[in-house]
Amino acid sequence: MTEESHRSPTGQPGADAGQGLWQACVEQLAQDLPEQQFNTWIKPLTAQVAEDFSKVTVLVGNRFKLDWIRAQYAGRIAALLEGLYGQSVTLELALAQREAIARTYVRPAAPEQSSTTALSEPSSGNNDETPAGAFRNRLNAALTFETLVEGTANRMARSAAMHVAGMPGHLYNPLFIYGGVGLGKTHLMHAVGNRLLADRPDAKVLYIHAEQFVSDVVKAYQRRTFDEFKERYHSLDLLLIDDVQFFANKDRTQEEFFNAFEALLAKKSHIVMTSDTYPKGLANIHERLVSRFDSGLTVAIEPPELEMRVAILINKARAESTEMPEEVAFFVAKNVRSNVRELEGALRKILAYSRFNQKEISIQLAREALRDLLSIQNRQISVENIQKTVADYYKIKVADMYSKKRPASIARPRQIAMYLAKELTQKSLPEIGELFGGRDHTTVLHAVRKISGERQQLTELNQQLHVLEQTLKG
Ligand SMILES: Nc1ncnc2c1ncn2[C@@H]1O[C@H](COP(=O)(O)OP(=O)(O)OP(=O)(O)O)[C@@H](O)[C@H]1O
Repeated sequence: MTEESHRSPTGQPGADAGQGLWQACVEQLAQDLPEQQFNTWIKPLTAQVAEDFSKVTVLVGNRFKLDWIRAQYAGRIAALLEGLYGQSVTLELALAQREAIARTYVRPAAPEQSSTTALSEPSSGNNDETPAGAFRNRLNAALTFETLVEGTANRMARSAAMHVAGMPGHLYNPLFIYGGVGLGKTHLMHAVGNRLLADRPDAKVLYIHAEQFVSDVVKAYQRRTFDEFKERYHSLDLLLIDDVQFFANKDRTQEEFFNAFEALLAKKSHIVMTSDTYPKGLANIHERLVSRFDSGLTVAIEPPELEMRVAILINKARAESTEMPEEVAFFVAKNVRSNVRELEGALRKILAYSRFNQKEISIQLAREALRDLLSIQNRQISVENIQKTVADYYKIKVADMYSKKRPASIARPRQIAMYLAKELTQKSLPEIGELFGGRDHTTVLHAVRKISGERQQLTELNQQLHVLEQTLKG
């Protein structure tokens, strides 16, 4: 295919390690990107890795995809490869056709002009474009009670959820689970749905994120299909609805949800909800809905304690067919404290690093694999420092970080600073809100979600954030 497709003479580092590097990169992208994006754009890719790892040639199915990947993902892929390899890697994109024409260097130079070949649509095998009907219950079969580690932090929530799964429509209806990001709320919900379906395969179960519900309401409104909408939601046996704080300020949605809620409870169907705060802490949601939310059982999930973090790491490594020595799990658990999603990220880095370097997992290896993360903690980046750096970068006044001014030229850098404060410090959402002129934690959460979502789409923003992060980490 290309002239760089070397064979390793004596296996140093060799084709397998080269593919290991690419695999590690793909695995990281699988975690970082929304599933649909990953399946559509990244999964079909293959790569050739030069023997000395200096160059990775990613092969793409057609011209359209090549342009898209170059624009949307190439910078990120290159950065990941460099992060994993620890040295500069040149990334090339090439068509996966015999001629391998139109190679495009994306690093270090700016993207070249694409060739003049006519654009073609991506091949039709994009699963993500399958009609919504194909994902009827939207449950992830991997998220079960069996894969959820129990600890003090989630014991109450877990046992209430198991109770609901075993006897829906009885006690604890609705079940309202709240807690910070990445603590296993979504996992628990899916576990309820999966357990119920295992016992009663004919049960009508739906998992839905609150934002999707909002968009279903909007669609029903535009297309005047409220009958179908009602038929769909009011006929469920179990409704699992995630992150209901997203209903804030959406009056029409709240009304429809209220109707669905009443209909479901009347026919003894069960409702499980999650949120980032307890019902009375929800902002801009109608009182009658808030009191309904609180009318069953409300339970919190807390950040996992040390022993639980150790158990989670060991279990997750085992699920990847790897034994993580307890002392290493302890080292990681001591250093990664905030939530389970971050623990998973740390574990992934360690596994990738160990595979790629073909070394046993040890504390030393974990320290190397997590060097960025550990240095962040050691340097103790402060919110004030972030505000100052971001204000300088976007040429606004530091005082605008606390002000109530709303023009986009100010509001956006402020959101970026909030996002970085969440990412780079151990501060909670309310604490960050307080440091940004006494803003509500939901404002901070909104900013964090917005910027992290946009970061995956907008190359320019991603680069700016990268620069800011590097500056702050020193
Ligand atoms: N107790 C646990 N045992 C095993 N895995 C867990 C546990 N808690 C969380 N996880 C895993 O951590 C990741 C994050 O959990 P989840 O998505 O459920 O968090 P969340 O509380 O819904 O967060 P968010 O509010 O950000 O959506 C998932 O991959 C989940 O499987």
